[in-house]
Amino acid sequence: MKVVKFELDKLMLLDQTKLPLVLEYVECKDYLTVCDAIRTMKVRGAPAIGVAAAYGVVLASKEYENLEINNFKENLLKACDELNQTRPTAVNLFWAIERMKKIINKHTEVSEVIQELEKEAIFIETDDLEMNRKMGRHGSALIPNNARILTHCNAGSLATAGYGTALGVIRASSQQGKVSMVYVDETRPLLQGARLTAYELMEDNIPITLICDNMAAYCMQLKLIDCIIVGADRIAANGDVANKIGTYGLAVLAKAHNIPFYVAAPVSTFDFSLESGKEIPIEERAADEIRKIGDVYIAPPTANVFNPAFDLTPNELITAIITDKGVIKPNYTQNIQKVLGNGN
Ligand SMILES: CSC[C@H]1O[C@H](OP(=O)(O)O)[C@H](O)[C@@H]1O
Repeated sequence: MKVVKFELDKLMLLDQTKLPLVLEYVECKDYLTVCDAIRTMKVRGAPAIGVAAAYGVVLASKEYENLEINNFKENLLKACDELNQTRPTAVNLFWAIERMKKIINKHTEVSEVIQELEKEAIFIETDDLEMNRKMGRHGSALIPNNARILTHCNAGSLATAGYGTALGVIRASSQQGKVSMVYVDETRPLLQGARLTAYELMEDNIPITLICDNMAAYCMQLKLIDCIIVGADRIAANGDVANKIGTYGLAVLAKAHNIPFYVAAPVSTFDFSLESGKEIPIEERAADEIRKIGDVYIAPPTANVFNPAFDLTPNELITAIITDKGVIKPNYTQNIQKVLGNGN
C-alpha cells in the first residue's frame, strides 16, 4: 500500500491513525493540511515524513504561483519553515525541506521553481524506495537461516516510500527463506507495532507473533530471539541512534542476552552536524496518548504523564547500522564517514 500518492494538484496521504481496520486517504490540497497530517501522525515514520513534507512544498508552490517572484519565494520559504516545525526528531523532514529550499533559492522564474520542486519531490520519493531495497539486500546478509527476529514500532512501507528500512531487511531475508518468525512489539502508546507492522507483515505472509513491549525481555531469556532490528529517526555522526521510545531498553536487553542489535536507516536519517546523540531533540507528545487508547480513558483523566516519543540508544549498544550504501560497524565515527562521506 502506498503511504503517499501525489496527483497533480493534490496529495493523498494514507491515514495511518485508522489502520489496520480502516484503509482511508486524507486529501491534502494545501501545505497546512500536510502539516496537520504530520503533527497528528496520519503520516508518520522518518522517511515518509520527509516525502510528505517535500510534496507539501510543491502544494504551497502551486498555491502561490500567481505571485511575483519575490513574494512567491517569501511565502514558499514560510511554508517550508512551518513544515519544519511539525515534528522535531526525524531528521529526514529537515533534510527534505533543505533540498526544497535550495531549489527555491536557486531559480528565478516562478514556473521554473514549481517544475523543479515537483521533480525533486518525486526524486526524494523514488530514491527512498530504491535505498530501502538496497538496504534490504545489505542487511539480509546479516540475518541467519531460520531467524527469529524482534522488531519495534513500524519501520516498514508505512514509514517510508515503500518496502521499509528494518522491515525491508526482514522482507529481503524472508524472500531468501531465512525468516522463521518476526516478534512484533506492540509499541505503546500509539501501537505502531500492533496496528502497522503486524498488518504489513501479515499482508506479505511473513509469520509474526505480536507481543506487549514488556514481554521482550522474557522472550530473550527464553532464547526465542536470534536478532533485533529497528529503524531510526536520527543518527548522529558517532552512531548514536534516536528511535521510537523503547528502543534503548531493547538495546540494553540485547547486550545482556548477547543478541545482535541492528539499526536500518538510509543516508537521509544521518545528521552529520551532530557529533553525538546528546543534541538530538526528543519529541514529547500529548498526555492523552498515554491516558487513552483510542477514545477510551485507561487512566485517570488528570493523571500526570511523561510522553517522550523517542529515546536515545548509545552507539556502543549497536552491533551494526545497515544503510543503503552498506553495513557499518564500529568504530562508527570513523566508519560512518568512510561509508557515507558527509552524506552529500
Ligand atoms: C523508517 S524509520 C521509522 C521510525 O519512525 C517511527 O516513529 P513515528 O511512528 O513516531 O514517526 C519509529 O521511530 C520508527 O522506527
